[in-house]
Amino acid sequence: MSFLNHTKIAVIGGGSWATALIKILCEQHHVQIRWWLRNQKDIDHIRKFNHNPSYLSDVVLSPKKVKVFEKTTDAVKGADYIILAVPAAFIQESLQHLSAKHLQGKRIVSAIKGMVPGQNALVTDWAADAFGIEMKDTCVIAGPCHAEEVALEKQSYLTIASTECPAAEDFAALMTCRYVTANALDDLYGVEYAAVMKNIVALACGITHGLGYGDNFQAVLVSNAMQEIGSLVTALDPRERNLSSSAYLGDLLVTAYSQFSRNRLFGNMIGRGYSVKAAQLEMKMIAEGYYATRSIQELNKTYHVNLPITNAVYSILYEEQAPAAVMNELKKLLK
Ligand SMILES: NC(=O)c1ccc[n+]([C@@H]2O[C@H](COP(=O)([O-])OP(=O)(O)OC[C@H]3O[C@@H](n4cnc5c(N)ncnc54)[C@H](OP(=O)(O)O)[C@@H]3O)[C@@H](O)[C@H]2O)c1
Ligand SMILES: O=P(O)(O)OC[C@H](O)CO
Repeated sequence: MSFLNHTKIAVIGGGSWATALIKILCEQHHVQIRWWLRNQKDIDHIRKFNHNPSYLSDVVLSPKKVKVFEKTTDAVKGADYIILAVPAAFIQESLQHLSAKHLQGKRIVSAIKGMVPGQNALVTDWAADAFGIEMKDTCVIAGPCHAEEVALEKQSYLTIASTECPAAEDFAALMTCRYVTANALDDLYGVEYAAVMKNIVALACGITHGLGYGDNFQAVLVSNAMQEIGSLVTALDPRERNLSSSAYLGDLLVTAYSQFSRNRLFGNMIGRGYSVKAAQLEMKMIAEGYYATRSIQELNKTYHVNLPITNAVYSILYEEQAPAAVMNELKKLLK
């Protein structure tokens, strides 16, 4: 079989979302996947048994379509698209061996819902800056979608957001299959910031749940959170957008309520009395919201948006304030 006319997609990251995205891409006939992950044991296992032993291990990946690489420089060779799917905190380390020349002429797709710590930058902005990528060649994968449900082939919707729709539409077609519908949208920044914020809200939901608050309170928290997300996104990138659509509200809801949410689980442990360190050790996966809380807090020093939920989570995670006392104060600010 000739692979000349296949779309070649490099995937950077070995966690649950990278694995789920590869499963979706494997549904396409004309796609070749070039997968980089850092863990040599996982690489050897995937080569031998065609599944990722550490994340979504039930998902079988077609060896005809998926090739695994030890080096990012090899994985990106000849790729049309490069999907970034490591937690934001590790993106700089993961791409350290790549330079602008390796990524020239390729489209960059961020599947990351987080900000680059220290720089407090969106991943797309950071990548554009670090590798000289034009914004028209960048898009993000967003929407309410948990990797675990992709593995189970549960009906899911994704939003592919870009500053220009043609790029997003091309990629949305690649991400659409029997159980996934992907739609294009031209709101790169709004979607990316909202996805960062919903993780912080999920931490708050988890914390309050862990403290014993019920569904009644959670509904108030989530509706106030939507206003908080709207205020911040509008301050950072003012334009018209429908915040009740699935890329914004939908993503918030799935994170706030799903049994699969990493951020909610992390928050829940904090609410039940775990320290941040203990919760990180207990949870094998990464809660992006932990890092995002600090980035948004620092970014907001410039914008001064009223962010009571983010402030509350920040004081619990970074200032060692007692969750019960902080949520007691937050309670007074919600309507
Ligand atoms: N999971 C979802 O349902 C989902 C959905 C939409 C978006 N996302 C986004 O996708 C991104 C990736 O999340 P994920 O859910 O795939 O993560 P995950 O399942 O928690 O996996 C964590 C990944 O990070 C790697 N990692 C951990 N510590 C590291 C370090 N110090 N340096 C470098 N890599 C390290 C792990 O590698 P090892 O296994 O080798 O430790 C693993 O590949 C996040 O931005 C997340 O918000 C996730
Ligand atoms: O719900 P979380 O915290 O696992 O985040 C995963 C995705 O962002 C859901 O769309």
